[in-house]
Amino acid sequence: MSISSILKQDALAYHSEGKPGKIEVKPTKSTATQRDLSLAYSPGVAEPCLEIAAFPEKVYQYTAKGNLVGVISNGTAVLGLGNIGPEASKPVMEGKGVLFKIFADIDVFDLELNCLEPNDFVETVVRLEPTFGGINLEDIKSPECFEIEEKLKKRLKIPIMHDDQHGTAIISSAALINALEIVGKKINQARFVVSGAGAAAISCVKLYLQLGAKIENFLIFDKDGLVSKARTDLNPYVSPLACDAQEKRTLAEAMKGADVFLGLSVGNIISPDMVATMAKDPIVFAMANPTPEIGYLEAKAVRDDLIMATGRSDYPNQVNNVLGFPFIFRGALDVRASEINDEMKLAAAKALACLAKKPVPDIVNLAYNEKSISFGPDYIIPKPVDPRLITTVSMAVAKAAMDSGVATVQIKNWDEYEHQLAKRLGLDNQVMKFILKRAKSNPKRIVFADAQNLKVLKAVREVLDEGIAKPILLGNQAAIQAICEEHHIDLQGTEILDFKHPDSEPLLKEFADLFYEKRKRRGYTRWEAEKQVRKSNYFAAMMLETQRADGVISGLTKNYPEAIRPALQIIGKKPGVKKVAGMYLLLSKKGPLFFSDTTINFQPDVEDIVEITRLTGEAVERFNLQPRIALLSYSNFGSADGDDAIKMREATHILQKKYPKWLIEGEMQAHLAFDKELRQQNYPFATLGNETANTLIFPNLSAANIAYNLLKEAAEIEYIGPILLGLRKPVHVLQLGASVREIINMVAIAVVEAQTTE
Ligand SMILES: NC(=O)C1=CN([C@@H]2O[C@H](COP(=O)(O)OP(=O)(O)OC[C@H]3O[C@@H](n4cnc5c(N)ncnc54)[C@H](OP(=O)(O)O)[C@@H]3O)[C@@H](O)[C@H]2O)C=CC1
Ligand SMILES: CC(=O)C(=O)O
Ligand SMILES: [Mg+2]
Repeated sequence: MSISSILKQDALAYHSEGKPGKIEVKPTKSTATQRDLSLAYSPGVAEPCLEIAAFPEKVYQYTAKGNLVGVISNGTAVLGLGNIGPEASKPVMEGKGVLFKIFADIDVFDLELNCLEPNDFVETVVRLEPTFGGINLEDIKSPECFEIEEKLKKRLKIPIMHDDQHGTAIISSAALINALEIVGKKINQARFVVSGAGAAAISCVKLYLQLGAKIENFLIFDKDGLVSKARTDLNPYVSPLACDAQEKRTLAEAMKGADVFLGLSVGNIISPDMVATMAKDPIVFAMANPTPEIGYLEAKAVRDDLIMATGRSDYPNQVNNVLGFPFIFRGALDVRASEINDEMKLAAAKALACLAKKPVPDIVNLAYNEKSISFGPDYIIPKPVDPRLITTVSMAVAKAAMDSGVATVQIKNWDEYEHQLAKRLGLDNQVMKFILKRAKSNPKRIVFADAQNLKVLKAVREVLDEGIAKPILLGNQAAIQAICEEHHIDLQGTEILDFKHPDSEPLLKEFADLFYEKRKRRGYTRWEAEKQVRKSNYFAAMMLETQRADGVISGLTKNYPEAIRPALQIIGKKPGVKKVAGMYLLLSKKGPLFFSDTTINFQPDVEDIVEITRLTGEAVERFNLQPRIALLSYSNFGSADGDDAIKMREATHILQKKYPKWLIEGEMQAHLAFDKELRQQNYPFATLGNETANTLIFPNLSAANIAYNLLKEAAEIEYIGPILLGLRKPVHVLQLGASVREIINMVAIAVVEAQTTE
């Protein structure tokens, strides 16, 4: 089966499974009681109707209008697929709706109009104005798209943008600014070749001209060849950009010596030979979707000095309007802008270009499975999953709207606005999203030691649905089935292993022999060994040890030391590990925070702290994050001399020498781990420098345990753990009271660990 046929099947299955399509409408208010329904609909609904009738602006207060964007197309230029019609464009428009929602929390109605005539299109959209807070025109072919947008801009009082024109121009401008900076070329001297003279291409060229590019340095091609003044077939939007050249020049000839190639046409029309003839340090943006004008690998193969971008997510430098439209509309909606003007577009482009030069947050490295993405030829533009996009771009756009006088609502408190924007995305949840994604990429066999439990079974169902792991359930088959029947849980596709059933005797005997071998010089008789492996936690650990499973999730328990004993006795520590430890991952608004040791070592000494820190740092690296470690105490860098302060200070000195690749600092009070300004003012020597810590090491179990429990209860921070560190293979013990979601998260962690310990 070829890769493309697998992708085709996957894509079709993705769209058709469950509810067909990718998006649904959900109520935002309670509808649980009769009273709720009377408020949501008749008679209560009459009150907001009357308020809005009296004061039309109140439509923003009492309805979803202010957060609702219409994504409207007629299907005439759908991606690079051409004029495939309104129905066929619907998957793309639903897709835009999904991106609006996940990246900027904007709700979308996608509307696919059976309408080719520009005036009819305009009249239809004008009539829809009362419904929407903004209009995103999409995949409408040129030149009709220009006329449609121009007319609508004049007629509507809500922000409207043709995404293929302006979204693309904004994103590619940001990428161009940075790419030119990297190769040290000036935009006013750069020679451009453009393939495509449609919506996207024309708008990009116009914005590049505003940025300083010279029209005489452009050679633009459409289906009929070079766009030159000699041609009589050009539409009025293209003809001002036509070049003077009289002779017929081919695309291949034009590419010779060009500094920049911009592709916004169709796939596979540029050959590697053409790229080979470009000037030194060439820039190629092959942005046709889904197939670029030239593939990333083909182009890179012929030039070492090439900066290459495509519209796709599977290679570096994705120059795609997804980086713009969610955040541009977010900013425009939040200040109720009457339009999206040039000032707002330029502000977005500049904000994007600047953002690419800033250190990349952990979460982005994690998403792309990279250690440290940084500004350079392979990273000229932020990644779409960058959580800073919503704050950076939306705030820049909102500010530009206010400064240019098109905002009808003013933002007064920018800190509060920034906080609101971050909250919209629930940024705290992103790390888990990526761990789940990684688990799904290579699901492993996870044995559940205590499967006769409703929460565990519910979690198993979700694990199966999401493809996170291949669960093996230990427990009594009849008892498990009874729970499932009572609660309508379908466990089809799961292996249930009734280890107390007579059929399991041979396995039990094998496990007893192995356990006896491992522990016979630690006081166990053969009889005792057999007794132990008949307990579910021991049996599960034996499955892991004998490669019948890749990870263990032990039962919900309050007796943690007892629950981890089988793991210690059977799996044992990794070579070179002196102590095992427990770590919690807290999904805070500041990003992921790792706390250690929260579960095992009561009163660690200096050596133990060094070992706990090493294990924790290595675990953080397994999440693909760079550990930034703070050793915590009540004292700052020698300001007090109590036992714990001295211990953490000594451990810091040892760790800094032993692990120079990590940022390690201590001893310090917890707030200094985060307040980098205060730290830099008072302790400029501290190795954390301009960074906040993401890994906190506590002086003893009480401190660590109290800290994470306080945060999770008082600050309602979601957490994952305890994650057991130092064992040869993944075994995790669920805390009593763990929710279904927490169980699923632990399963994902175990799967990712199993992937990395293969
Ligand atoms: N990465 C991104 O963010 C974005 C990418 N795009 C991509 O850009 C492309 C164009 O989209 P859009 O501008 O909206 O569509 P349009 O239909 O408005 O424009 C398409 C243009 O491509 C030209 N073209 C078609 N075939 C060729 C060819 N063989 N050689 C040279 N030019 C050709 C057309 O020429 P003619 O005028 O003669 O018909 C037309 O000028 C699509 O592939 C789309 O996916 C678009 C928006 C964003
Ligand atoms: C990305 C996009 O909008 C397009 O390819 O049409
Ligand atoms: Mg498009």
